[in-house]
Amino acid sequence: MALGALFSAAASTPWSFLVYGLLGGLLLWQAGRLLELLWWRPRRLERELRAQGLRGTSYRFLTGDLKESFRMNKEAGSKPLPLRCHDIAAHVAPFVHNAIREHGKLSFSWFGPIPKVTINDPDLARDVLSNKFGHFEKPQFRALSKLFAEGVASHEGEKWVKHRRILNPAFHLEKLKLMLPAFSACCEELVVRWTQSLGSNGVMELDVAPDLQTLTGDVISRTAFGSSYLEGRRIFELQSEQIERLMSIIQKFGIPGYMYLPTKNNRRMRQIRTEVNSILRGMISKRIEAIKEGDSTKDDLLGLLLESNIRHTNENGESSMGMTIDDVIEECKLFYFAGMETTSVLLTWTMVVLSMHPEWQDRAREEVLGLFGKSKPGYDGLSHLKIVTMILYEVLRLYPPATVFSRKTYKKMEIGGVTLPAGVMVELSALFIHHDPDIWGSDVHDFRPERFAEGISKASKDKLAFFPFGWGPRICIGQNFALLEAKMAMSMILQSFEFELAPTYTHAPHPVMMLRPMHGAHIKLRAI
Ligand code: HEM
Repeated sequence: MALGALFSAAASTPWSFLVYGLLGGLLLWQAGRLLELLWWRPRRLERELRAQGLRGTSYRFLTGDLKESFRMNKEAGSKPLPLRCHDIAAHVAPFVHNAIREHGKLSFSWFGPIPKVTINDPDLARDVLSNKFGHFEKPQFRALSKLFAEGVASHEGEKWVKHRRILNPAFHLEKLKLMLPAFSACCEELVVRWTQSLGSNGVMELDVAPDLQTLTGDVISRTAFGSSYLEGRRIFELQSEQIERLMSIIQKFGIPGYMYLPTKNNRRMRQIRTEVNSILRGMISKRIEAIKEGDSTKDDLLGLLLESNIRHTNENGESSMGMTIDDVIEECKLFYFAGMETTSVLLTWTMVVLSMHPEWQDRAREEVLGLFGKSKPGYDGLSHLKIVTMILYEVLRLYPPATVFSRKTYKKMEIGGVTLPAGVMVELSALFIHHDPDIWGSDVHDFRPERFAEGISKASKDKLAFFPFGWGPRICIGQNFALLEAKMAMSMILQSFEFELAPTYTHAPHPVMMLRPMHGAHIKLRAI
C-alpha cells in the first residue's frame, strides 16, 4: 500500500523520471553483472584457454558440467564392480575419466560458471602442490570447514605459517611414541569387542566400516585429550553426526552450498557446533589452569599443542603471540575431521583388500607374529614391519582416501605453459595419477605390494607419483600418526583374526568426501 502510494506520488511529480530512471538503471546494472558472471566471463575464459592449446568441455549456462558429472556419478554408482577388481578410477570419477580420454591429462571443465583445470600429470601436480608457480588458495576446504573445523587446513598465508609452526612439533615422531599406549588401548578394545561378539563356532559376519570409524575416533579422543578422553568421546560422537549430516547434503545436492539455509538439518548442525565448542572450551581452560599450576600432561596432542603454543616464536626467533583459545578449539576439531575418516577408510580398504588377497593376508600375519608373537606391538617392532607397510602403501595407491586435492588461483598464474586468470579452480587427482599405466606399468590395476619393496621412490617408473597425503608445504601433518595407527591396528587384528569377504559384500568404491565402500565392508571374521 505504502509503496504504491510512494510510486503514485513519484509518478505525479517531476522527480518521477529520475526515480524510475535510477531504478531501471540499477536493475540493468545488476542484470549486466549477472550476465557477465554467468555467461560473458566463462565464454571469454573458455576462448582464452582454448587459444593456449588447452582442451576441454564447452561452457553450459549456469550449471556448467555439474549436471552431467552428477548424472554420470549416479549411473556408475548403480553398477557395482566385479569382486577383486581394482580398476576403479572410471567407476569412482567417470566424468574425469572421460575428460582424460577425450582431452588429455591436462584439460578444463566447468564447476558451474567457474572453470576447473584438472591436472593428471604427476610432475605438474607436484609443482603445483610445491607452490612452484606461486601460492594458491584452498577455498573449498574453507567453505566445508565452516561448521567443522576452521583449523590450519583452511588457513592461508601468515596465519597458516604460524599455526603449522605450532602444530608441527606435536606430530613429531618422537612425540608420537608417547601416544603409542593410547593407540594400543583403543585397538585392544576393538579386538576384545569383536572377540566377544563371535558366534559359538568362533565366526561372525559384520560391516567393519563403522567399528573402524569408532576405533579411529577413539584414538583421536585418547591421543588428543589423554585422561579426559571420555569427554573427547562425546566430541567424537557429535563430530561423527556432523559429518553424516554433511555427507547427506553432498549426496543429495552434489555441493555443500545448501548448508547455509535455515533448515532443520542445518539448525541441528549449528547446535552441534555450539556443543562441541563448549565442551572443548571447558577442557582447554582446565588444562591451561593445570599448566599454570605446574601440573601439565605433555603426552597428549592438546598438552603438546598448548606447550608448543606457549613456546611459540616468530620467524626471527622472537617470542610472539601464539594461538587464541578459539584457534586451539578449531585445531582440536580439525584432528577429528582430518584424521578420523581418512584413517578409518584406509583400515577399511586394507581389510577388504586383504580379504580379496588371502596370500598377502597370510604373509602380513606371518610377519606380525614373527615380530610380536601374541604380545602388544611396540614402537621399534612397528617400524620394522616391511610387508605390512608395503600393503598399506599399495592400498593407499589403489584406494586413496582423499581422491582429489583442490586449489584456486587468486591472481594470474602460469602453470605448465598455460596462463590461468584469477578465479580458476585447479584440481589434482591422486586417484587417476595412482591408476595411470604410463606411470605404474601395465600391472597398474593389480594389487602388487611388492612394487613398494624398495621404497616409494622406486615404486613407479622413473616418476615420483604417490600422493595419498598430498605433497609440498601443505602435505598432511598427520601422515606419521596415521601410518603408526594403521600399523598398530592391522597388527592387532591380524594377531587375533583371519578374515574373508562376506557373501553380502558388494564392491562399489564411492567418493563422498572420502573414498568409501558404498554398501559397507561386510567381512567374515574367524578367531585364530
Ligand atoms: C590415512 C590417513 C590420512 C590421509 C590419507 C590424509 C590425507 C591428507 C591430505 C591429502 C592432505 C592435504 C590436502 C591438500 O593438500 O589439499 C591432508 C592434510 C591434513 N591432514 Fe591428513 N590425512 C590422513 C590422516 C590425518 C591425521 C591422522 C591427521 C591428524 C590427526 C591429519 C591432519 C591433517 C591436517 C591438519 C592437514 C592440513 C595441513 C595443512 O593444510 O597444512 N591427517 N591430509
